[in-house]
Amino acid sequence: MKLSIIGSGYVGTTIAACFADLGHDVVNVDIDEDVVEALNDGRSPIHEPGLDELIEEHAGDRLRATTDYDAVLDTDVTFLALTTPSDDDGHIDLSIMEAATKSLGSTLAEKDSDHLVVTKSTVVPTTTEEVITPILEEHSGKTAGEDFDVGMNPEFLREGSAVSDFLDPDKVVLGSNTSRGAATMRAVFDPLLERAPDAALVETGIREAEMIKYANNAFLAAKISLANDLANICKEYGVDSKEVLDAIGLDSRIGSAFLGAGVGWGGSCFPKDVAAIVAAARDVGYDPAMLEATMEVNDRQPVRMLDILRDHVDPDGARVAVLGLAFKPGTDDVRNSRAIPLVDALVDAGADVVGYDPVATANFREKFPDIDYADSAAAALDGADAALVVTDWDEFAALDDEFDAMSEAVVVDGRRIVTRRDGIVYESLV
Ligand SMILES: NC(=O)c1ccc[n+]([C@@H]2O[C@H](COP(=O)([O-])OP(=O)(O)OC[C@H]3O[C@@H](n4cnc5c(N)ncnc54)[C@H](O)[C@@H]3O)[C@@H](O)[C@H]2O)c1
Ligand SMILES: O=c1ccn([C@@H]2O[C@H](COP(=O)(O)OP(=O)(O)O[C@H]3O[C@H](CO)[C@@H](O)[C@H](O)[C@H]3O)[C@@H](O)[C@H]2O)c(=O)[nH]1
Repeated sequence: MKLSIIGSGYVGTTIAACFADLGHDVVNVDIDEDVVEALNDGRSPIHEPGLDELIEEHAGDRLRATTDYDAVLDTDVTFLALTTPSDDDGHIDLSIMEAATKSLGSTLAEKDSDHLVVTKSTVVPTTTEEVITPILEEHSGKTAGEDFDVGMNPEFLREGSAVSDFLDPDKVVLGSNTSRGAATMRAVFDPLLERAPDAALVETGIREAEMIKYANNAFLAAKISLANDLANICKEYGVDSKEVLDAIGLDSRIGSAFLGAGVGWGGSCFPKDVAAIVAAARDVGYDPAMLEATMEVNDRQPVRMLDILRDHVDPDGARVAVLGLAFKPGTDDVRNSRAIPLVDALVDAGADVVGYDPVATANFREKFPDIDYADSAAAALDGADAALVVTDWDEFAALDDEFDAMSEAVVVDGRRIVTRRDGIVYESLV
């Protein structure tokens, strides 16, 4: 089939390359000329394992990119993969989505045949029906359900494993309100379901598909926050939280995934999506107590980590090494990294902060240009009074003699990965 994808960021680029690999003809439409040029040159505009190879293989053949919305006219289906950031009170900001939808609607005015528009972005329930569809109707002069169909297909890929998550998913969720739209979406995903026969297919309504995405992320974030709450209790009682969480994870009703206690969850999705569904719930008069607590526990973990540090070292004037700046290992993404509130608080307290990350230093430096950066964990530890371990990179688990070069060897481990050894004052957050 012929597919167009509006927005070629993290999601748009990954799904474009994967759809091309599945045999579809794909065109990406993006306003960023650098992104378009990279794709047409066979290069990935984002860092993601396996993506370069797919783009190199299909660019110029089944995959191309353009800034011109008219490319949509020669396709059967358009995916909207635009960013949906948080505004100040947690609601999603739809302005980028709306601008792109207007351009798409005006373009579709020129189209003679059926078309299917699929929301790929994460949007709160009713957005596709009550915001996107009316914009498409107004700007195309056409009627949804007659001249074109709309659908919703949430994306569950994770940064660092985006290609394999997309090509080998646990489930594919297709939301539709018309049988013609449902059939077209099914045809788009048939090659994927053939390649990944164990994937479950969930065919549902549009607003259910929208809510499944939030429920998925909210559940995972809540699971981590519950693990953190339990681990904090363990810490107060001198109970080993890892042994407790590993044990409960053996219960198949609980499962071991996302029970990793520590300094909490960050990234471009969990914080934004939990805040958005909480704000949306309040809008309709519901107080989502569990999800509010999920956010509160997450906000408290960095504060607890600094309290533990203060038990040993006064941060004012102390040299503090922050090990790990990315929001999780395997990525250079620092959006909502737990290192951000920690470094903010350390700087406020008068600490002399030195940060180290294997790949995320350049991105972190944009937010914190005035702290020091080291080019190895050993260099960051050299002469430091204390170290905070924030991201669970494997190389931090292997640190050993490097701690000997610290001035006061106080290590507060926010991910429970450093091995206790003689010669350091080791405190785990959980
Ligand atoms: N990043 C993830 O891991 C992930 C995973 C699942 C779902 N999501 C959701 O997918 C959506 C997209 O997220 P993302 O991380 O890919 O965003 P992104 O910011 O990486 O990419 C958005 C792209 O849209 C382009 N763009 C902006 N305005 C445009 C316009 N008018 N016309 C055409 N292109 C335009 C930008 O240039 C950019 O390349 C969000 O709703 C997000 O919550 C993200
Ligand atoms: O046991 C755990 C697992 C994760 N985390 C933290 O949780 C955050 C998110 O991690 P992860 O889910 O691996 O990364 P994302 O790439 O943000 O992926 C999430 O967000 C995406 C965007 O919505 C979804 O598509 C994915 O399904 C969902 O896992 C990171 O800060 C991790 O350090 C923990 O603290 N403990």
